[in-house]
Amino acid sequence: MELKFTKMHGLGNDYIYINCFDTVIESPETLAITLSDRHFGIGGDGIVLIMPSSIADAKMRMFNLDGSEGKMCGNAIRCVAKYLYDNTIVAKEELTIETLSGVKTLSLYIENGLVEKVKVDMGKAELIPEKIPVLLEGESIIASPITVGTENYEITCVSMGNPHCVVFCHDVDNVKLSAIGPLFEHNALFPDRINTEFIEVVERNRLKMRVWERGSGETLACGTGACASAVAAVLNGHCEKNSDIDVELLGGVLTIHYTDDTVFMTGSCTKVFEGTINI
Ligand SMILES: N[C@H](CCC[C@H](N)C(=O)O)C(=O)O
Repeated sequence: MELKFTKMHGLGNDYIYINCFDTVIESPETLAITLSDRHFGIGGDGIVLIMPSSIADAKMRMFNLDGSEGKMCGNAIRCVAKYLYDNTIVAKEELTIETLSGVKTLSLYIENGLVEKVKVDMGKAELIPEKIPVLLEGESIIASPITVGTENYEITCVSMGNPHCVVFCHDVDNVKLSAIGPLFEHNALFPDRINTEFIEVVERNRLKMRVWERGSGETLACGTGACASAVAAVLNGHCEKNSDIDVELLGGVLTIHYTDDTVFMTGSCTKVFEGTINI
């Protein structure tokens, strides 16, 4: 079977996008593993299915490179909006996309008829206190102590529809992520596994972040992770609520705006190439 695909990325967090308005993918889990392989496949952090929806302009399902399904993906949803608008499937500058974490609303920034940047209403952030005793002191959360491997860390766990463990550190460039990332991902505290973000506070309202993603390993960017990190930074007193927080990732910068009602994420979305592959 010849399969058409579009390769896109959000700040280097790259996925293989498949238009499923007229195509049914029988086993997306297996396909994600096959197509994501950077030597024997197309190469990517996973795949994204763009599907019709009865409650939104379209539906997104995303699968990590290990075949596990993510309930939300911030970088991918911006690219899905780009795909829908640029291919005149949805001719609107504000559209909705159904995900496993609810329907999200997106505002498109268009240049020369193509979507260059998208602002996403990511919905409310939720603390994951049932896993980690969250210590409250006045208005701020004191990150909770945890030992992983042989090291002690202070973590704040936040859900953006998918789970994140935010770890504050002083020198994020030198975190041995390939060694410590899997110890967090597969930690007994997180039976569904977890996405782990290591955050360095550069200045008030500017963070530097690296991420070990559940199901994909280290990626160049993580949209939901950047949101979770900004929320954790506000709760721990490092950043201001109701103002722009720039999160510097390996692949570029995402701007997060955390309010009492929701979290907004703004960032670019890029099409690399289209192709067909026999599966
Ligand atoms: N690995 C994540 C899904 C992808 C999230 C990330 N790529 C983003 O941009 O939000 C999970 O299993 O929850």
